[in-house]
Amino acid sequence: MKTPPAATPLYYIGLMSGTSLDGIDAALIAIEPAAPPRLLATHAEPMPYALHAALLTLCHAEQAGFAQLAAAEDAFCRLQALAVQALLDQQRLTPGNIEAIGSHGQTIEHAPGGHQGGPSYTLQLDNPSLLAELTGCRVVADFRRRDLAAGGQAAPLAPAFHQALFGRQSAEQLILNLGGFANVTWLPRDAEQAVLGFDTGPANVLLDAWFARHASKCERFDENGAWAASGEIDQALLSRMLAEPFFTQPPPRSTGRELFHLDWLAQHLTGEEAPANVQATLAELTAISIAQAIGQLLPPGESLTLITCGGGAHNGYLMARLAHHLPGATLTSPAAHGWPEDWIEAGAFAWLAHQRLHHLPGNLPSVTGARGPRVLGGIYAP
Ligand SMILES: Nc1ncnc2c1ncn2[C@@H]1O[C@H](COP(=O)(O)OP(=O)(O)OP(=O)(O)O)[C@@H](O)[C@H]1O
Ligand SMILES: CC(=O)N[C@H]1[C@@H]2OC[C@@H](O2)[C@@H](O)[C@@H]1O[C@H](C)C(=O)O
Repeated sequence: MKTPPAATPLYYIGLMSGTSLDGIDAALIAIEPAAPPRLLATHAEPMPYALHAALLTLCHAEQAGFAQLAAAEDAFCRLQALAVQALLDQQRLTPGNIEAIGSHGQTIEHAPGGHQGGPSYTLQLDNPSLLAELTGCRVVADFRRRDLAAGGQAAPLAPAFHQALFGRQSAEQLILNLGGFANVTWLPRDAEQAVLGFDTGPANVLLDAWFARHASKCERFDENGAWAASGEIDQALLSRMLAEPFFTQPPPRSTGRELFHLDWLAQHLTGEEAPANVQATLAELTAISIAQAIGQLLPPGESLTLITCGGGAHNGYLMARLAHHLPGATLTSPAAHGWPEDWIEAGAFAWLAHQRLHHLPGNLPSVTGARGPRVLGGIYAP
């Protein structure tokens, strides 16, 4: 006899720790048939400074020691377990109420084109076995590598979730994630047209790094872009940075800290620039590279709704520069759909766990360039 479909909503927890290394976002979502995923509760577990520093070192280490990697992975996993427990306690739930945790892990390196002629790889620190032990929940993890194995970029993965969440509307919709890196998703109104999406380049990663080096050793970021707003845009520096080939590379494309880091920035500096002017120019680089990417997707002047998510949506200066370069766009928040901007990515990995358990594809070949739709991730029983 066939098992009847569950009458009650299915609960999943998504765990995302992005390229900004600011903490672990945990989102509890509900999935019901024929309805978009609902966000029920959230918890942000801040990254302790020592772990932030250890992960940052690993992101840039040519040869990370295995013991150092294992220690960071262990600390990271224990922080994930704390985030899950906080969410369960907050909602008075038990592990038995949760279908699965979707764990993204911490990206340490992303090289979909390989390194110096070597094989493609994308590396997320993650220990789903330990997470299953610590939480008592089923865990789904390793979402990116199946797409990579099928010839894809393994990123961005969020566009499939954006489609599930926002659906196809009577107007074109663009979703912009402003995390450490920025990625866009285009949801055409014509349901026959494929969803497109790709990484546009750095969003906050260089802003955070330059701010930490020159403006503050205590604050993690330039609140509301106030420091950037105090500077002047250096057009010569901007042109040199925009000449980076990544910005004109056709999709599918994705990027990470391997390309955009402080040494990359240093290559473009003369040494004469005032630090605040560099910050203003980095914000401009983010805004212009996004506007150019959107220009690749839509003809100029086309009116569009841009749903902005990720931490950069709280940077008033960055948002103002974006609005300046996208005069036809109406910038909106996903909060109108019941999803505040900071929780889309964690929600995406909860949804991807559901896709995995139900043997449904998690990638969009039109986005990642994979040879076909693939069921993503592996399952770790509680
Ligand atoms: N109030 C604010 N003012 C300015 N910037 C902010 C503010 N709040 C968050 N940010 C920026 O957003 C960043 C965090 O964004 P988010 O959490 O979306 O990144 P992430 O999850 O690491 O990203 P990714 O999508 O690359 O994986 C911070 O490091 C900071 O640069
Ligand atoms: C390899 C990796 O971790 N990439 C991240 C990063 O952060 C933003 C952008 O670069 C995006 O491509 C991706 O994350 C989101 C969740 C994604 O896959 O859609």
